[in-house]
Order: sequence, then structure tokens, then C-alpha cells
Amino acid sequence: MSAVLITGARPYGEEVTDLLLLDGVVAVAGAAASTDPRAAGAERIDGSGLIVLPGLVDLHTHLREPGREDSETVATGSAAAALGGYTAIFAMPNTDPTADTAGVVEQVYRLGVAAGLVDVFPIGAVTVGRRGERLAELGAMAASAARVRVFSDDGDCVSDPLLMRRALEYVKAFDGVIAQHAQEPRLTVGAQMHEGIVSATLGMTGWPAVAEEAIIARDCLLADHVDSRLHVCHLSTAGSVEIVAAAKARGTRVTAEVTPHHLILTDERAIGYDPVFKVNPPLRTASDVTALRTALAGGTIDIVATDHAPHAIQDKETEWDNAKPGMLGLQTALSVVIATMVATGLLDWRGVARVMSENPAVIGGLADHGRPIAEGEPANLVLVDPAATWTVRGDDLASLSDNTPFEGMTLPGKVVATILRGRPTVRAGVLAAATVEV
Ligand SMILES: NC(=O)N[C@@H](CC(=O)O)C(=O)O
Ligand SMILES: [Zn+2]
Ligand SMILES: [Zn+2]
Repeated sequence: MSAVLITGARPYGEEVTDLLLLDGVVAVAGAAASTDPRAAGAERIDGSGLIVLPGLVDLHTHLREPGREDSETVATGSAAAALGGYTAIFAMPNTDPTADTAGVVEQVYRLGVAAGLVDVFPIGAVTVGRRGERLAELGAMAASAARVRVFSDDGDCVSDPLLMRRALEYVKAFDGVIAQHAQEPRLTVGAQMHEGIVSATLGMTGWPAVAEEAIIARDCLLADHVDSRLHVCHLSTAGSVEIVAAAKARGTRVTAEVTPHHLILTDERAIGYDPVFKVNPPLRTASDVTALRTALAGGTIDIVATDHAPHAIQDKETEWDNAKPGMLGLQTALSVVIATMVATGLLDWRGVARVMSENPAVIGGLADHGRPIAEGEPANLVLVDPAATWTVRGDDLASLSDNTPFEGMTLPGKVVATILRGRPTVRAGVLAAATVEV
């Protein structure tokens, strides 16, 4: 039997409430927690000054296993996730081999269980090899031990509208969702960064906003037509926000995510030609950043998802055109959300719980994550010190890769403890009982 007593912490930043966690469940919430006889032998966590939130849920992580274990593994990505306050992550299928069969998704699922730091839910590819030619075995992945509910060809767009329609129709049978990487390939041939004033000045090939917006508009219409669930990955432009808002107003079952980096960085970062700022979709303009923050606060954008995309040094520290797109995110996401959304007054802590835990759990179909902090609920929790600040160093992060765009930045908010089913995976800001070397 596991027993943990958290004293003096504030759920959602509200009233101080003691919490007694027994056998993976919040057994007692309130003053009675500390006096409960079952608290006698419990591990104690001093929560004074800390905020408790439901454990974070990331709907968009790249773990690189199988295939690129030199840039990330399920175990090292799980460590980064736990240290970032996550209790559940969804792993994108752009691995080698592609996670497009029951066999591969079960392998990733089992590696997550073995690492034991966070619940790892594999995302299945929509098409075989993510090649966009024919549907993968969606039903077999859904029926597998990994119980896949989210499907995506992320890294590439399901650009064929007929395949997209069929995928949307297929997943209705098990209430699945298609998570689309919205990028019209013909409008982004050779694209390196956001198409605008900065790309023109630098002479780089641009990735126009319309390449994202055209696919989102099309997919919203398709999802509406077949009454299925669409999720828009890493939405990045003000125009995309307008399209999603209009679709939601019409009753389309569409949800959308924004990444931490799109909430804080702009295309001006490309000026130094440092490929650490190369990402898909690209960093956009300051007015896009403002629109994304407003949409996240107002609910047009449902969640923050990291798009944690580790890359080995030889793939990233090369000239811009040859560098792979993608940025680390798991250990910095909460701090970036605090800096951009909480410190600015756009979201309170209830709002943070909604966009980083509750909503992603609902979209991903998880019953045991993103739950209220209340008696009888699963004890998946994160304790955050809102007053602490820290300076990001890629070297210090648990990921095997170092490609953080926040190197040297001082950010607010530190994860002090992460608790998965009543068991601390992070204590005093460090990995607890690590089952893996990082
Ligand atoms: N975001 C990125 O720039 N890269 C991702 C793929 C993706 O999310 O599209 C990757 O797998 O590296
Ligand atoms: Zn993508
Ligand atoms: Zn991605």
C-alpha cells in the first residue's frame, strides 16, 4: 500500500488543502487528511507555497523510439515528461519503423510501462508508412493492448482529401480522432520559415499562413460532413484561429492545440540563422502570437501541446536549410505557459489545468488523467512552485537531445513534485527512484 500526505498546498491556487493519497487515489482532501490514522506512516510532502494541479497531459510528443534512439528513447522522454509535470503523454508515430501497426504501437506502449515514469499512449499513423497512399490498420491499433484512439501522420499532412475523409469516417466506430498536421504540401515546397517580411529580408523560402489555413478549413468541412472528430495539431496563425472559431460556432467537432514556442517566439528568431529556431509549422509574427494567446484564453484553442521534437546534434547543428525542424518542449512547457498566460492575467490556475491536463485527457480519451483534485479521483498530480524561477540549459534537461529554443532564458515556475497514481515520479525537482539512466 502506498501512502503520501501533501500538506499546505493550494489546489488550483485556491484554498490550502491537505491531501492524503492512498493506493493511487485521493483518499482524503481537507484538514482531516493529516489527522487520518492512515496518514501516520505516509511519505510526507511539504506543499507550503506550492500549487497543486492535475498531472499534465501532452497530446503531442515525439519519442524517437524505435529508430532514432540516439536522439530520444521512450525512457528518456518519459523522464523529461515527469520532470516537466506530466503524468501522461501521447507519442507521435513518425518513428522507424512507423507506428502504423498493432505490433509497433504495442511495443511503444510496453516501453512506456517499463520506464514507469509517465503513462505513454502511442498515436497510430493514419496511412501506411505515413506515405499518404492508403489507410493503415486503424482498427487493429484501436483493438490492440495500446488501445489507440488518436491517429496522425504528423510530420506530414494527410493531404489527399479522400483519404482524410475515409480516416475521419473510420475512427468514428471507436470514438477516435484524427490529429492533422495542417500543411498543404504544394504551397510549402522547399519552405524554411514563415513567409513574410523577415523571410523576404533573409532570402529564405517562405511557408505561407495559407498553407496551414487551407487544410484546416478543408478538414473542418470534412469533419462536419461526416460528423467525426478532428484535432488540429500545432495551430500557428491568426487566420487558423478564425477558421476554427467559425467551425466551432457551426457545431463542427473540432479541437485545436498550440505549442508553447508559438505562444512566445516569433519569426524574427530566424535572423541569426540558428537552426534551433527551425520548426514546423514555423514561428510566426507577433500579431499571430497575440491571436494565439487570446484564442487559448477564450477557448477557441483547447489545449497546449508541446510538440517535443528532439533532434541529435548532427541533425540540428548544421546550416539552416539542412537542419531538421523541431524543438524540445516537455520540461519548459509549463513555465512558458506561466510566463505567457498566467503572468499576463490571461489564464488563472484553473485555466492552466484545463488547457494542459483536463482538455487533452478528454480529446485523447483518457479516463484517469485530467480529473478533478477531489476524493475518490486518481492521484495523478503535479506540485508547482509559482514563485521560483530557473534558467534553461539544454545540457541540464533529461532529453537525450539539447535543442531547446529557450537556452539561457530565465522562466517562472518550477515543478517540485509529480505524482503518478499516488507514487512520486519527481521529488524536490529531481527524478524519484529512476528506473532509467538519463
Ligand atoms: N514540429 C517539427 O518541426 N518536427 C516534428 C514533426 C512535426 O511535428 O511536424 C518532428 O518529428 O521533428
Ligand atoms: Zn506536425
Ligand atoms: Zn509533431
